[in-house]
Amino acid sequence: MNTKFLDLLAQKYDSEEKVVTEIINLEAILNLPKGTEHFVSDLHGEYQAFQHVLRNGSGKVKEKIEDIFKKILTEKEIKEFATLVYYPEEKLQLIKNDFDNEQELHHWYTVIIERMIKLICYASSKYTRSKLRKALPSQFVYIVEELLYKTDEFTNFKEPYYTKIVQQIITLGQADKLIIGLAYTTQRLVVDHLHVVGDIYDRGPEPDKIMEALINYHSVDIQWGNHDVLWIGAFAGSKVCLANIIRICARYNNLDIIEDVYGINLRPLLNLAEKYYSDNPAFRPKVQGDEPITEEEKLQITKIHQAIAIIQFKLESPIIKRRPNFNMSERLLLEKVDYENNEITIYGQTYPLENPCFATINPAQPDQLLEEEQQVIDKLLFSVQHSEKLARHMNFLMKRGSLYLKYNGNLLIHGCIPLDEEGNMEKMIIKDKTYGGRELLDVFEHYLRYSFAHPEETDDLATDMVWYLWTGEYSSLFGKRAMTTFERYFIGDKTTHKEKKNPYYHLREDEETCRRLLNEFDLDPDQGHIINGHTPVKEINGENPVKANGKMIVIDGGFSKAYQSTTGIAGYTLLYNSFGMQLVAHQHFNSKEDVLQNGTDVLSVRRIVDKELERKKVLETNIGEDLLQEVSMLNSLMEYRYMK
Ligand SMILES: O=P(O)(O)OC[C@H]1O[C@](O)(COP(=O)(O)O)[C@@H](O)[C@@H]1O
Ligand SMILES: [Mn+2]
Repeated sequence: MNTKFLDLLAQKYDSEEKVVTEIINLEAILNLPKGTEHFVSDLHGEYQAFQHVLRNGSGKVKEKIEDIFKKILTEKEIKEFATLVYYPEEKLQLIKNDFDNEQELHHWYTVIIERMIKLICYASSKYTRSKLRKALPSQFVYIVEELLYKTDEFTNFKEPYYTKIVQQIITLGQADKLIIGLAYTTQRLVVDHLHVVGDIYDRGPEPDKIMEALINYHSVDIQWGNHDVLWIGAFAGSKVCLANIIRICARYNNLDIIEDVYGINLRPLLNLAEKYYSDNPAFRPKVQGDEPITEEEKLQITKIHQAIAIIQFKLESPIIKRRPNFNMSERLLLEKVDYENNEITIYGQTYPLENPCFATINPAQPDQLLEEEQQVIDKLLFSVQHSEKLARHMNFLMKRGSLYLKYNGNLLIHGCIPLDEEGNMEKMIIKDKTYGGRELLDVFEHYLRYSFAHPEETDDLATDMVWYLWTGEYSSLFGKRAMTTFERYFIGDKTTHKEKKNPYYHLREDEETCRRLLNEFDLDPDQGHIINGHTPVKEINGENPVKANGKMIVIDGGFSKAYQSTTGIAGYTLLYNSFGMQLVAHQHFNSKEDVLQNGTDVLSVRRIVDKELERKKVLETNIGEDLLQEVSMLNSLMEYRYMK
């Protein structure tokens, strides 16, 4: 090994003892059971429901509480305790309201602190002390360690000492802070690492809060979804992606995200909308039952929705024309409209157009933007690229995200690996080179990163490619022949609305196909699984999220309220700990208030996907590989410096 490198390393480990200690420490960690991975997907802005799943660790928190306290607590007490761990601030307030004298409250504090310490002791049993220390509330590390490491057999005489510590905490008014801190420690210990398998953005109201939660989370990676890439594209300079995000926000009555959350000025767009558009049933916002909205607001959004949709359709044409390899000429829809007769001819069929709104379209040159439209989209882009908050969120998506991820032997990917009917990798020509399978995904990611690094370029191949990832036939995130947005707005015949899925979505039921795909990514098909999001699993129709003899797991979270009636549940999450994999099905999440008041935890049904024959150790994980390398370097240092 390079001696310069070893000299550098020796600066950090500058004594024999330090090297030895670290080697022993790492070797010990390698032999601990692997940490718990938690997989979620398709969050679609549903921050409250996501928070709940995160806080209860898809049922893991309650499971641990039951393991320890099942025999001594009633079901109601267990529920109360679990709720306290999920939402400590709010639950504490509610509980405290029920006490009318100080003494009783103090007694309750004593009992609860003891229970929490036991829970943490149990939840941290597979981690090193140093890892636990990092998870403890910083201001109480010393005190909690004292409480944790009391070993009952030998320290009976110490009992008064511990009781005294707890009493002091209570009398000094620190009990609430400690309980809150311990609750968060528990949440953190129960899940070691989080994977978000795509689609944080769109449809739901609070994607920004999800982003903040992820930024503050102790360990997370993200596999981009098509909706995430749409937002990245807008920030990276793609005007058509930008038009799409605003259109979707208008459609789902979420323009607040654009205006209030990210500070993007919609006034120029509104002015344009007011000038050219009026009410139109096809463009009214989808409003959830309890959302407050006036008729006037609805009308305004309906107009904005039309204005931005038409800008979007106009912006699509030049891209389709300058990128013949996208193979999208059939989507030059504005050119296929007969504006006099209000008809469109697509795929050889003519359909009447309903709810048309083509006031800004010149039939001779339908994709030409009016000067005003051009100005609107330019201003919007300027505003988007200068939003500090959006910049922070998009940078995080880039830093922690990728198109796919190989992790602990599994392949995580939001959508698909485009295949033909025979199961061969579909090929796409980009700049005269043909790509398929893993290479195609790598080249997609290369362009996306290039586009993000060059936000000033708006019409180059990289920027167009980001839009292709949103809507292209061979995009691993979309995976359908075409997106029929135009048809859904303007054509009554529902057969035109259907989006034909890539053969991947039925071939993935087949074990051999999944094994080949794992091979394509250099993963061991005997050990690995493919984990997908993106397509809601319709449990209602008996669809099974575990496919291909367990090689394929589809966990579309179904967090999106808009989709729950078609899935029949509120989606799946996956847990992977040292004992194996478990799929958790979630019931509809009502509200945090409901959990706080009634302890109605979302019912979670477990299904064992895979059971390890032997408990899996850190040694066999991605982190284990890194640690092994570190051990090997430290061994070299040991020989070079101290064993000559
Ligand atoms: O439900 P909406 O808003 O019409 O959106 C439908 C569009 O969303 C998509 O389903 C993509 O979103 P998902 O990634 O959430 O499936 C498109 O295939 C489809 O055109
Ligand atoms: Mn998706």
